[in-house]
Amino acid sequence: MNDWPHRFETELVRLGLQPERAHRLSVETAAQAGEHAADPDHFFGPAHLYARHLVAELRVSTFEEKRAEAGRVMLRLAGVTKRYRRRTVLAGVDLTVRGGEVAAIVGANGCGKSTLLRICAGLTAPTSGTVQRIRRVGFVPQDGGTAGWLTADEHFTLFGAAAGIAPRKARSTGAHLASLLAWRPTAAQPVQELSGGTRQKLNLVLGELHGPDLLLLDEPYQGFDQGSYLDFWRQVHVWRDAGRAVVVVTHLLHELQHVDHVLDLGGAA
Ligand SMILES: Nc1ncnc2c1ncn2[C@@H]1O[C@H](COP(=O)(O)OP(=O)(O)OP(=O)(O)O)[C@@H](O)[C@H]1O
Repeated sequence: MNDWPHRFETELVRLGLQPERAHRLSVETAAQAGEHAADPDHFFGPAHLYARHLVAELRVSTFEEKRAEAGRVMLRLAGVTKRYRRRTVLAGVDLTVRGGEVAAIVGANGCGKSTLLRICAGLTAPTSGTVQRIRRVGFVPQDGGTAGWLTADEHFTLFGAAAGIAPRKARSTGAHLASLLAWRPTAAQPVQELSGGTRQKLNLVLGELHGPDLLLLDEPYQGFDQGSYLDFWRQVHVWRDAGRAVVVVTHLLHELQHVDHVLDLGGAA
């Protein structure tokens, strides 16, 4: 019989969780793997490592830490303008996003949403105006960003190394974050063999791997099926509740009721 739930629960208690809470989490986690007809060991990885990830996440989400983080300005744009030759793409954009807030950037095709997100990330310089951001930023581009001949694990190792994370830790963190999007990376499978939606999940995991305080996401759910799309928004709310700031470029206006700020860039530039 699979004793993963028991080992998971024991580790949660050893890490300081109340036995009732540990038991409830163990039942819920096993049920989540069951929904995907997967063995928890394969779906979440070793019980003790997954327990550590979960406890770390719960700690970040504790009320006191949330209160300390919420309210801190993570991103501030003032009078940001961008011109390409004589063409003005962005004119005097202001935006302030604090910890514990989600901002959506909306507008017609070509109005400058991706340009603005790149300016937020520091990848494109504004023509005028100021940009202030905290140091730990995660950026998820609209497409690309991955190397087709590398596996998901190799991406975790590579991106982890760039952020000073040891290979083993980078791989287990990557597997954990992937599981939150109901994805279990297959060892030895190059990324070029993944579906478009799954590659986008990899992009999201890579943007989040180093635990950034500010997440900048450019339509990150393209190619997601309905379940993955819901998992994505659930994850956005987990980040928000943990005191992080999220800026998401989106065309899907029905999600705007779930965000704190909407920056409408209007028609095409
Ligand atoms: N490096 C560049 N040089 C010149 N023009 C550019 C450059 N990057 C973007 N543009 C132009 O700036 C405008 C805004 O582009 P951007 O990609 O930011 O729009 P968008 O709102 O994200 O569009 P979409 O909704 O289609 O993704 C477009 O007209 C685009 O052609």
